[in-house]
Amino acid sequence: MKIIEFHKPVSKKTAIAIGMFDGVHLGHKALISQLLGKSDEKNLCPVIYTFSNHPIKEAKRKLLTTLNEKLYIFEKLDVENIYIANLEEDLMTMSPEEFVKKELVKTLNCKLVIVGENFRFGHKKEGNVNTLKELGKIFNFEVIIVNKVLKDGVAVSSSLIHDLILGGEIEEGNSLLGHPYFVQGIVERGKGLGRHLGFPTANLAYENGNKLLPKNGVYITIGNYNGILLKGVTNVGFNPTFEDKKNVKIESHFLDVENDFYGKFLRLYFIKRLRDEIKYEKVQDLRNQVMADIEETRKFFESNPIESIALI
Ligand SMILES: Cc1cc2nc3c(=O)[nH]c(=O)nc-3n(C[C@H](O)[C@H](O)[C@H](O)COP(=O)(O)O)c2cc1C
Ligand SMILES: Nc1ncnc2c1ncn2[C@@H]1O[C@H](COP(=O)(O)OP(=O)(O)OP(=O)(O)O)[C@@H](O)[C@H]1O
Repeated sequence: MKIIEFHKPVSKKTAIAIGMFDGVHLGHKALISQLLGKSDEKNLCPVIYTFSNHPIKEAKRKLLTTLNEKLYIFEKLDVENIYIANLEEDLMTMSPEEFVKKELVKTLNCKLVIVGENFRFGHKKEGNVNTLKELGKIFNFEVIIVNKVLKDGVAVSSSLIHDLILGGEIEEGNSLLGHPYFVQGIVERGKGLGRHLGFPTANLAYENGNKLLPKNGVYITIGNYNGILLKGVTNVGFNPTFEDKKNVKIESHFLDVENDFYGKFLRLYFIKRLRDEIKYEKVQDLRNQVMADIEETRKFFESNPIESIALI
């Protein structure tokens, strides 16, 4: 996969899909699949046009994917070229026509643009799919509009998935994403209490303060460490039995592994929510509950073998 630098002109004729692509959900995937299919058919170079940051939405809500996570998903979907525009520059004040002329035509040599029916662009989102079609006639590129992907009659959207994951409805969120929600980062050292209690844990230092974490609680998870899949049970929360921390911690116990993951990169997929996080009076009660969580997780993976669960 190649990252095309912002402003760097492309000489090949391109097909472009544009958007924030937060989460890279089923709607985005439909768009990407059209992008790849049509580029092949028309002998164009497929490019995803996305943004490095999201000043407006960032203020409103947390993001489903960091830029690195998005790039990982694009790579998995076999997208060859990603153009990352910086929204802080004059991009935000460009009119729809300026954006098309400067970015799509002059810089990216575009012959085909693929967007969803709700696509808006340019200063104050003045442009829509009709504006884009009109500009296509002037600047000689084709426009394909992809119908909204619906699930149970509702349009799949990043904000809907955000609310589901924030509410702990991980399975519903995952079904709209088309892959399990994940968090990635480096495993850091905890206090070692878990090991002492009989369940060693890997503490994940996740990538970005603006990343949405699933609602506090205990989840069945799958760890991907260097391509090796690990059966996990994970607590997202403050560990109230021991401390009332301000920062949310992500702590996983992986079944049937002895490895030390400190300092290693780990991607953690959230599969199923088991329960809320509980403040226990006695440490022994916490220990018993975690042992029960581990048993429940073991049973889950007996009926749902890890290899049968589609990840990304
Ligand atoms: C599966 C699992 C469930 C947990 N559930 C709770 C809980 O309900 N309440 C709580 O205070 N801590 C919970 N924890 C967090 C433990 O308190 C924490 O892992 C332990 O204190 C070890 O912390 P350390 O890695 O910093 O040593 C849970 C941890 C795991 C792995
Ligand atoms: N459910 C969907 N079905 C088809 N295309 C979609 C869907 N949701 C978004 N798209 C399209 O995907 C591209 C990227 O969307 P982007 O993430 O920028 O904005 P969006 O429409 O606000 O999506 P969301 O509401 O999910 O955040 C756009 O062209 C958009 O129209």
